[in-house]
Amino acid sequence: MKIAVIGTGYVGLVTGTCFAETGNRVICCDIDEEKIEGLNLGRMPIYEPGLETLVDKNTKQGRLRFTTNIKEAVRASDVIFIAVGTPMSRTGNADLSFVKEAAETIGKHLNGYKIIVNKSTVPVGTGRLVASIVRHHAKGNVAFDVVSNPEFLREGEAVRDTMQMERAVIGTDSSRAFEIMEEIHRPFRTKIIHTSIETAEMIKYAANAFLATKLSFINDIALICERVGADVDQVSEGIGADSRIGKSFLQAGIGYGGSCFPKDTAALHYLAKINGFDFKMLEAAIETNFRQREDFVAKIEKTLGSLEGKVISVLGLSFKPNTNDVRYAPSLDVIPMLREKGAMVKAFDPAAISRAKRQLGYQCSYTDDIYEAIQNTDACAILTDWDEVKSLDLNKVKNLLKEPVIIDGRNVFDLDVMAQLGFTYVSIGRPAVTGRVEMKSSRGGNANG
Ligand SMILES: NC(=O)c1ccc[n+]([C@@H]2O[C@H](COP(=O)([O-])OP(=O)(O)OC[C@H]3O[C@@H](n4cnc5c(N)ncnc54)[C@H](O)[C@@H]3O)[C@@H](O)[C@H]2O)c1
Ligand SMILES: O=c1ccn([C@@H]2O[C@H](COP(=O)(O)OP(=O)(O)O[C@H]3O[C@H](CO)[C@@H](O)[C@H](O)[C@H]3O)[C@@H](O)[C@H]2O)c(=O)[nH]1
Repeated sequence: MKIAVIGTGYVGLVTGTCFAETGNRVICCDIDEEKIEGLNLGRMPIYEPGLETLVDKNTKQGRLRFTTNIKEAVRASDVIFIAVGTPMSRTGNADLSFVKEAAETIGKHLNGYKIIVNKSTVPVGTGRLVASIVRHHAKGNVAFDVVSNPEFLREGEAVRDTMQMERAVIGTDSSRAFEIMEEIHRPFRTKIIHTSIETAEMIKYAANAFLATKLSFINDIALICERVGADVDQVSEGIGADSRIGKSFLQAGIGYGGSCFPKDTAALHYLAKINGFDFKMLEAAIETNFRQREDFVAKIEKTLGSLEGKVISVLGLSFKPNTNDVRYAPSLDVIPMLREKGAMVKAFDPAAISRAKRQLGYQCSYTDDIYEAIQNTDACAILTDWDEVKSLDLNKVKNLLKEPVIIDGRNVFDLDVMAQLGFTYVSIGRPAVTGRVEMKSSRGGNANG
């Protein structure tokens, strides 16, 4: 199959590359000249395990290429995937300007029957909108079909999530388009769910909103655990063993971030509102998520006392490990809050420094050496559970910190180990470990709960 992918970001680059890997001829295009130039020189624009090898292999074997010439890509392809960004607008709704622009470009260059597949996450009704834009710009009565094929990959696991996808949702009322989409997905040997365009669009939002709500639920349980002396990690294990609940997405922490959950929950909430439905449960999940950030900073303040003049090492800037993506990352909320309270911040991240710098600027210093970040700080705040954090030499950490204090937003360490080592260790939804050291706190109190 000849495939064009419009938008060579996380989704476009990964899906385009995986479609090439399964034997299709794929042209990935983008308006970002620097990105395309870099890819043509073998430079990856994103940090994604396993991707570089696949890109290298498929470009060398001639199945994958990169261009800014979208016109040529459209004309040369049978199936065109739209994988452009749909960021959050000021109202909370998805900003569809990139999707509309892509649809217009496709329409202008339509030169025969094509299947136009929307992979971007979009509000219900966008598939029909894309069809009308393409029709408006197409010359003559050229035929085409529009399909909604939402993407479920996770950053950091994107190649595996695509090559071993759990399901493919194909929303279309055209049997011709459905058969071709089925053919493209055959090598992935996955469950195909055939729906209308509207249902496919809703499946994507419902999936992300459900997962975000599950996280906010366990984060609320975590705060109750702190108040009643229970351990949320054990609660997660206990409830997750019930297959009706499932054990995934029950890791309590500092709250979700990333390019998807925050914007997709906001967009679904907006969609409900403009359709006359007050989606209270989702609104509460969104509020809980931000409260987790505030509560984390409150924990640091409660442990250290006034943060004025204190130096905090922040471990992790990306929204989760194995990605350099900082979109809606906890670090972007927490670091400004710490600064507001007068603290200085030394930030560590193995991959996301340059992206974080664009958002945070001079609000903190940056290093990719974790021990350098920790050295001579008053406390360590864990925001991302990178392997470098999980494998820290805790004896060394203890010696480097002014006082052995760790506030952990990801529940990385074992409570007994931290107690034995003499740390003051405050995590999420677990009993606080109070170290042997005298805290230099003005307000006193070493722990939460
Ligand atoms: N990132 C994820 O993990 C993920 C997973 C599932 C779904 N999604 C959804 O997929 C979509 C894309 O997300 P992403 O993270 O890949 O975005 P991204 O920002 O990483 O990439 C989007 C790319 O589209 C390009 N672009 C914008 N307008 C264009 C145009 N008119 N023509 C050609 N290229 C254009 C941009 O330059 C950019 O490179 C979004 O709707 C997102 O919600 C993302
Ligand atoms: O038990 C958990 C699981 C996740 N998270 C946090 O939740 C956020 C999202 O994590 P994850 O889902 O792994 O990352 P994304 O790459 O944002 O993927 C989500 O968003 C994508 C974009 O829509 C979807 O395609 C994926 O299916 C969906 O999982 C991150 O901040 C994680 O730290 C937790 O705090 N606890």
